[in-house]
Amino acid sequence: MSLAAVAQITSTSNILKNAKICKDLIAEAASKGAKCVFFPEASDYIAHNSSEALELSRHPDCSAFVKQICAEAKQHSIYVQIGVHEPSSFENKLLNSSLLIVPDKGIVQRYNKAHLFDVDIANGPVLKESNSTVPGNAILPPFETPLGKVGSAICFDLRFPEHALKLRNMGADIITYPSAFTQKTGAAHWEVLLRARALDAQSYIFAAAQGGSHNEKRASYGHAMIVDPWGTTIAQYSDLASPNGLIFANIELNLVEHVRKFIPLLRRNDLYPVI
Ligand SMILES: O=C(O)CNC(=O)[C@H](CS)NC(=O)CCC(=O)C(=O)O
Repeated sequence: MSLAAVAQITSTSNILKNAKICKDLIAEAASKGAKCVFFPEASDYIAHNSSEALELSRHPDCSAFVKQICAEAKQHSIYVQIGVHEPSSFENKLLNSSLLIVPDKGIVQRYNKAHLFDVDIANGPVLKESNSTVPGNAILPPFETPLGKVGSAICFDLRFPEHALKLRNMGADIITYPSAFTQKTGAAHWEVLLRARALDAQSYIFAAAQGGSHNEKRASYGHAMIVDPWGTTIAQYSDLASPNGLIFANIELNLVEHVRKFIPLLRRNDLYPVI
């Protein structure tokens, strides 16, 4: 049994302030005995517009933000997963990435968001992530951590059960959805999607979240969550808490094994494709 910490933060376009918030939470997670701490999508910054987002992006190998996070992870001997923007090989386009940082090794995995959020909702948000971002082209093998094998997805990937099933089939015990959900879609869909993915994949789900107001034009739903493989929400960030903080849960890999044994989900691949 090991302790996991999942963060909720309110990133702005001030990278240094965002780094300070994350570093303080890394220190707090470690001091409370967590083995790994998980941060949301776009922890490095949430920009006012896509040109500012492009301007602020740095390759992880030369990002002051990432350097500080790696140093803090090392100092406190704690694994860190964190969402950042990185430049892509396409002109004027970013990658939306989730980095896995191991205390003594630095960045060991960089997952790039595969499904981009292009929506136009009546009386709701209009967001075209593909204006500024290119999609990633790979689902990466789950990475061994002190909590179990962690499979990476990001935010809007949550709406694609195939992605979660693929990660489970690749060996994931835990699937992570670092997110910045909109308030409208979050209120309607966030918890039910996370619990559904836990049940589909019979895995723990960690959903670190951006919450609150980033700037005058943009706010996120928050409600960072940890769901167990039985579909129970075992931790959820409270709206009443401060803008930046942590939720914790003890992770028991036995539960993953038991749920998969109690309810075997044997596929009918004569009726639909293997994922
Ligand atoms: O813009 C950045 O810098 C970081 N990226 C995001 O916040 C992304 C793209 S706009 N947000 C989502 O995917 C929300 C998904 C969502 O809300 C849903 O599926 O309902």
